Amino acid sequence: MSGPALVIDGLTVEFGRFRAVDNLSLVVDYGQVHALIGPNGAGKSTVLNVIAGVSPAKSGRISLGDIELTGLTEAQIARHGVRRKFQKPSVFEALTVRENIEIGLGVAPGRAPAGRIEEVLDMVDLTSLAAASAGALAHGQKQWLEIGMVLASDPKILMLDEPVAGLTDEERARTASLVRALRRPDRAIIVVEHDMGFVEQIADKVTVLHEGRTLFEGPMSRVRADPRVVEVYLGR
Ligand SMILES: Nc1ncnc2c1ncn2[C@@H]1O[C@H](COP(=O)(O)OP(=O)(O)OP(=O)(O)O)[C@@H](O)[C@H]1O
Repeated sequence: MSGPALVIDGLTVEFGRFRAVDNLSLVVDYGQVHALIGPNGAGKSTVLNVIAGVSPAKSGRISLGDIELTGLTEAQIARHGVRRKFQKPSVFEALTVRENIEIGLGVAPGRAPAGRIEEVLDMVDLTSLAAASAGALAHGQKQWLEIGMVLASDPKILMLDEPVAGLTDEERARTASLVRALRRPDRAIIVVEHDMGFVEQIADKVTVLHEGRTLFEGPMSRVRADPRVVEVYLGR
């Protein structure tokens, strides 16, 4: 599969009289890591919230292939394979790493398809910690576990909100290779992140948002050279 995964067309989101997203159109392609960047308040998290069905759109459409997501509930959108990892890890600390992945799979205990939990543990490099309590993990390991929980359901659209906030340099580097390794022709990955070094390592395409609109779109090398982006975001 290649080509458009998620198509956002003329999306407007308002909170009271404040317009957080303003007639935004954006296409996220399969097989790519697409980063959303921009200053605080640009509307990045709001876009993720609307895709996930958490916030309503005032107008516009979001579609996944021929499925229109706007108007569906959060649970329906998740069942269509659109999954999100929040910024703060929310793993079940009293359970083991393995049990957390099992929860991510959405099956009753002991009902996971043979080998699937091991496969996911391997993807997020937590095989050696499978029996450890999730509460005992380092912050970075909790982030990877939560990525694993989201990954377990084999999402078509994987959204990561600030996946390296609060991580060490080494953890950031490992997260970058993890995210790169998650690219597949039948999956699109959307990442919201302020760490530009990280974005440079992972993103195939970058959209810069400013005041709810697209300021620039292209590869990171061109984004860095754009005077408007430097003025409103990178140069500050
Ligand atoms: N539930 C809400 N009610 C009112 N205003 C909101 C709500 N959610 C977001 N906003 C406002 O919408 C604007 C966009 O917020 P959003 O969180 O999407 O920005 P962001 O680009 O993700 O910023 P950051 O990088 O700081 O996370 C901000 O001005 C914010 O205060």
